[in-house]
Amino acid sequence: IAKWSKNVLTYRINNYTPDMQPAKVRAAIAKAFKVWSDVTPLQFWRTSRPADIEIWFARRDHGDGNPFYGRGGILAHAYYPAPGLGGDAHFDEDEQWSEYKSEYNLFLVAAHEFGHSLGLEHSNVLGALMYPTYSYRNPNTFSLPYDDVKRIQKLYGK
Ligand SMILES: CN1c2ccc([C@H]3CN(Cc4ccccc4)C(=O)CO3)cc2CS1(=O)=O
Ligand SMILES: [Ca+2]
Ligand SMILES: [Zn+2]
Ligand SMILES: [Zn+2]
Repeated sequence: IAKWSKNVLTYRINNYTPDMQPAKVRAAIAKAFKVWSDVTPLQFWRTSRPADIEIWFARRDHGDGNPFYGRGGILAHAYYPAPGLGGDAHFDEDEQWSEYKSEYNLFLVAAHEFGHSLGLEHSNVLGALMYPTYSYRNPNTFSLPYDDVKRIQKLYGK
């Protein structure tokens, strides 16, 4: 099981989707990391320097051998903990990113992807954040489901 061997992790937002105001993108990403830092000893710091978790918005072939295929389908992907590409999260720019209910909510997808960046695989528990399929839930009342809490704490403790 790949996991980070340090509790302080850095992330860098390398570019911004035109779908949302930059401040809203930063807020959605920070909120997505907080989902995980609230239940573990992990801390996430945003930096403008090379980071553990490099975040990109990209479409089609974007240089990692895992191209996106346009709107729908795969919305994003992230790499399990490792040096270099490990931990990185890429969001498909052919999707319409939103801070609300319209598809797709950036906070929700980012929170899911960062679960992978931290070493979590998909869950088979319906309703879990790490369940494979997107199912909108209100970001303002979002609380991490127990299955996800249990599994992330198994990796990193409380
Ligand atoms: C339970 N939730 C999921 C589940 C999966 C995803 C994934 C879905 N997805 C499409 C997909 C579907 C099926 C298999 C792989 C990928 C992505 O690309 C990235 O986000 C996002 C979200 C946010 S959520 O609604 O809180
Ligand atoms: Ca897509
Ligand atoms: Zn990629
Ligand atoms: Zn996933």
